[in-house]
Amino acid sequence: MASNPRVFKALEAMRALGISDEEVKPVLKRLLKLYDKNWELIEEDNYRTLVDAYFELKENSKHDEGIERSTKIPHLQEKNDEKNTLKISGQGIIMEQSEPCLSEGRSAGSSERPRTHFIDKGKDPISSHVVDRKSASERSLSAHVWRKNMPSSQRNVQRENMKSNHHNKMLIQEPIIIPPRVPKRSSNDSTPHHSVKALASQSQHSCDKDDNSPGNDDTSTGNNFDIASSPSGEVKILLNCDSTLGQLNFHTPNFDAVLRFVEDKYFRSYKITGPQFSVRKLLKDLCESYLKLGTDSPDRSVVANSSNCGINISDTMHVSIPKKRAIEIQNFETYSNQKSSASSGHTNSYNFFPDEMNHLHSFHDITKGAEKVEISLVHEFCNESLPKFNYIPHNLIYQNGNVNISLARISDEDCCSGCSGDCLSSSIPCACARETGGEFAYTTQGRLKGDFLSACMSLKREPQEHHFVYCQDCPLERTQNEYMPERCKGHLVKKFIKECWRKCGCDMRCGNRIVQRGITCKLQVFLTPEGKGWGLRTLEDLPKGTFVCEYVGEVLTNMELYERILQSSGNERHTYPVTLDADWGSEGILRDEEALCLDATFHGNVARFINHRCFDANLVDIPVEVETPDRHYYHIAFFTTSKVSAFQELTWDYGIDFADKNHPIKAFSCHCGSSSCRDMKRKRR
Ligand SMILES: C[S@@+](CC[C@H](N)C(=O)[O-])C[C@H]1O[C@@H](n2cnc3c(N)ncnc32)[C@H](O)[C@@H]1O
Repeated sequence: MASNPRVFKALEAMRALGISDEEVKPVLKRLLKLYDKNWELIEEDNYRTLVDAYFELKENSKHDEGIERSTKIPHLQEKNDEKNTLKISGQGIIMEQSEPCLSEGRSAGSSERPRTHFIDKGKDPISSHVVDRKSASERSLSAHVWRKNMPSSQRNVQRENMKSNHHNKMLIQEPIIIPPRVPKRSSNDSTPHHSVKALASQSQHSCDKDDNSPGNDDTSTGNNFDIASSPSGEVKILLNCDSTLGQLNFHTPNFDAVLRFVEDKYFRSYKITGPQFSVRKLLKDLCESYLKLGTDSPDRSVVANSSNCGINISDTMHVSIPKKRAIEIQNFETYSNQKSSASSGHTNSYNFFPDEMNHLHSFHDITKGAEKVEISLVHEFCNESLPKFNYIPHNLIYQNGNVNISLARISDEDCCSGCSGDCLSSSIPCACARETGGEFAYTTQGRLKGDFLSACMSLKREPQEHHFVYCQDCPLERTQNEYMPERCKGHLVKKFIKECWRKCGCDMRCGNRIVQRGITCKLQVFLTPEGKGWGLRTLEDLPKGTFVCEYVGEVLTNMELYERILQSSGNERHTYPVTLDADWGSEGILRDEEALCLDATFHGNVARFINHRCFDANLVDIPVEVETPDRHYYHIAFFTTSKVSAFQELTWDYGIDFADKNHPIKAFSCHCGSSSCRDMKRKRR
């Protein structure tokens, strides 16, 4: 086969992914047969179809034991009687494969790319779906990473839960289940679809199968959709995939993959979607509109006239959203919840079958389990390679940085040893609050107080000359020119928060310990459409003053950073150092080992993805003293400056002078989009 240069190239591409020629050849052979030697389809997108087919074959050979085999021709196979239920609930989106029930058959789907089904002389069928816009190599790589990151114990817990909950079919409140595959039943099996029944019995009103409804524009496949709500406030969208063509080799697709597939299709075919278009958002909007019209609309007839449309006992997708939590639909939240639920032993957990995750190549926890919450990464727009860095949840000293953390250094004024319980509940501010400026910076809800936040923001946004201090011998200038350093350009004196710590008498739940407890918000790393590289966004609404995360990296001396910069190629697209200079001016001459910075280039946390925004950023960086009163070293914590809505990008003002070539963060061409963007060069362009 390899005498053909196209074959050779295909094998070479697959070898680059670590897949041997022997494994690839049979897949390629079958693809060629199926596509009638149409190489373009196979070569497209860096052999995406081939890679998909390869992984599907692998998966199916694991999965499909017990599923009856077929020798029928592709696309005209026996009716499939597996039921597949997609649910969106307030806590995420999952796919449920229900127990076997009567099937009307299944559509072959209408993708632009042929959906590939192999039947090879009684061998298990495999199918190939085009599911997202990433290159094959990226998806393979990230799938690998995801599997590696998922502890085997967790996988086992999931499998166990799946088995034990196999017959549980109630929507929303029940544990969400992805049961193991079951052998098919015959098409005349009339076992009803339990979840459909449950919904039908609760249904207060639902809309008729209207030919004008979005789900009904393809009458040839009999697709339709219903919305129903219950008096308890659930809203459920049912997408009835009432197909005419069954597929024996149908396997439950991953819901995220389905969403991406649709997005991709719309994007490529119709170009009607903006880069932010998401089916998930569309479904969310639909539910919210339904709720709004149901509760606000003066036109009650809209509701009153609709009747229960009689739900198909067929392949049904359920998109169900509890009323109160409809706005919380979030990418990949399911997996995030699952970890905490599994570890806490809660039964109401979302269980992903790990093998169902094959298509979620961009889905994994970048923290490697280091944070209390999992943080996923998605790339939706192009083939940007995954960021290479080592996730650390706390700062680590690289080498020479003098961070003197010792109990002896913490004097009685620097801690509240006489306190107990929660310092915020005391009528007199404790010693730690006095260090913050006489008052606690936090409210009892764990947010930053309005006054404190305003003061920090105005200092950052409109600093006056008297807010700057000037070093006698500035470490920044010294590194540039040891013998004839230039005059210090000034360092902004910032307001510090002092948190209680180990020598304090209060307990860990004290309200004056926010930053040290770590990240609790639901966050996601994503590829920004504006060309800023990766960015960070919230997956939930964040009230003003919420602690998001701290900037974590290696603690370097200013000199070490300078040496790193000299040694680097200079071609790095992104840079990640932040100077810890909030207290530099208070000492005449700062020793090199005390002039510190944080560099998150090689080791860092999620904050390394937060992009810059001139002036109106939604995060503000605030220095926080925790372990040592010595303010050469402190934490940089990010708090929201206003209410931030779910899916909004999180940004902070790096404070860079775009004209200053010596700033540790190399001035980039700013794409912040702010009307007050300080990058004059870009503005002029
Ligand atoms: C701390 S990193 C932020 C994460 C980075 N976008 C990434 O992909 O890893 C800082 C780098 O992000 C890019 N960046 C941040 N904000 C930007 C903006 N407003 N416009 C353009 N590039 C930006 C610059 O390359 C900068 O050096």
